[in-house]
Amino acid sequence: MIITITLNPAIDVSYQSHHFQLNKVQRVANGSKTAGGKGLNVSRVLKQLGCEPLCTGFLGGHSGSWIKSRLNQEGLDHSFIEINEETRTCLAIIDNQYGTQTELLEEGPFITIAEKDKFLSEFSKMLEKAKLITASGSLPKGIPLDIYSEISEMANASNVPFILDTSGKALEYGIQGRPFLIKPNKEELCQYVGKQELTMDEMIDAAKKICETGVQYVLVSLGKEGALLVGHDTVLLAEIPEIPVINPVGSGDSMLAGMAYALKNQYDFKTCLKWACACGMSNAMEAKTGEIHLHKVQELLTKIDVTVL
Ligand SMILES: Nc1ncnc2c1ncn2[C@@H]1O[C@H](COP(=O)(O)OP(=O)(O)O)[C@@H](O)[C@H]1O
Ligand SMILES: O=P(O)(O)OC[C@H]1O[C@](O)(COP(=O)(O)O)[C@@H](O)[C@@H]1O
Repeated sequence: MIITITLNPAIDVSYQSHHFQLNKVQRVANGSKTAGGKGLNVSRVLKQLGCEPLCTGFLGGHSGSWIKSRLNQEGLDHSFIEINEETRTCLAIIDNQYGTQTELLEEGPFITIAEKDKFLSEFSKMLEKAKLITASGSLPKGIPLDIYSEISEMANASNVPFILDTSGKALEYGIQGRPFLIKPNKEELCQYVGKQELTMDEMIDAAKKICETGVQYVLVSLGKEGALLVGHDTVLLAEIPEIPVINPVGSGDSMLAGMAYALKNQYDFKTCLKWACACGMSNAMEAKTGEIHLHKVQELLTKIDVTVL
């Protein structure tokens, strides 16, 4: 079973706006509302790929109940720790005319030490059934910065591959627990190395340095430019065709789901990278966050070129 961890879930609200302008009143069609936060997008896409993930993390208040009822409707298995405070809402405004994507991500609720300890204790029980674990997203308040490192060490001790998609300090600390794979996008990798920009060679160097610390693979997602997969003795570049983009929010999560699915099926790394890109692309072609279509993924797989660098 794949376990997906979302420590900071969110109700994701996404609006399509034309000529989005600051400081103006704008009327829009009703937004699409999904059970989100990166890990829940990963879970939804895994389900669309035919997997039965178990979703865990923290949920609270009315938003938490709404998310649970959505997960039930979608047939997603879940086991969340109930918290005192309210689960957050995140907002995305997509303007396909201007080609902009504006996101307002709430920081999320406060998690008490008792709630955190309960999560770790439940997680250690779930670990016994896990074949692969993904953890995605920011940390809610009160959670120690090294929690992903602790989770990774627990997974490593049980020989279960751990995949991490986070940013900033949570990534910096998380890497110390030696996850099997991390998925920064280019901006997150730049932030990690403290640079404004990175060339392709510099990205490969940065990823290799991360691998020297004990991480086995670094998957760098590059939006419409495709992706890089770097390991100790592997550098693969995926080049992708142009596609009609509707809503790219959640493409990173869909990519992670594609990678987890392909790894679980023990595909070779070139094929894994293709599945990861195809799922990210398929999501970008839909209005809903964290939605793919298998027939489109299969068609996209034939159009992605992977080269060994
Ligand atoms: N505009 C786009 N055109 C084509 N593919 C895209 C686009 N945006 C995302 N993707 C696909 O989704 C993957 C992840 O997207 P990316 O934007 O890099 O991640 P994140 O959402 O984490 O920033 C990319 O590697 C690519 O395969
Ligand atoms: O946990 P974070 O880092 O605050 O991010 C949460 C947001 O990220 C998203 O999952 C989108 O992420 P990606 O576009 O990187 O896949 C939103 O759905 C969500 O609201």
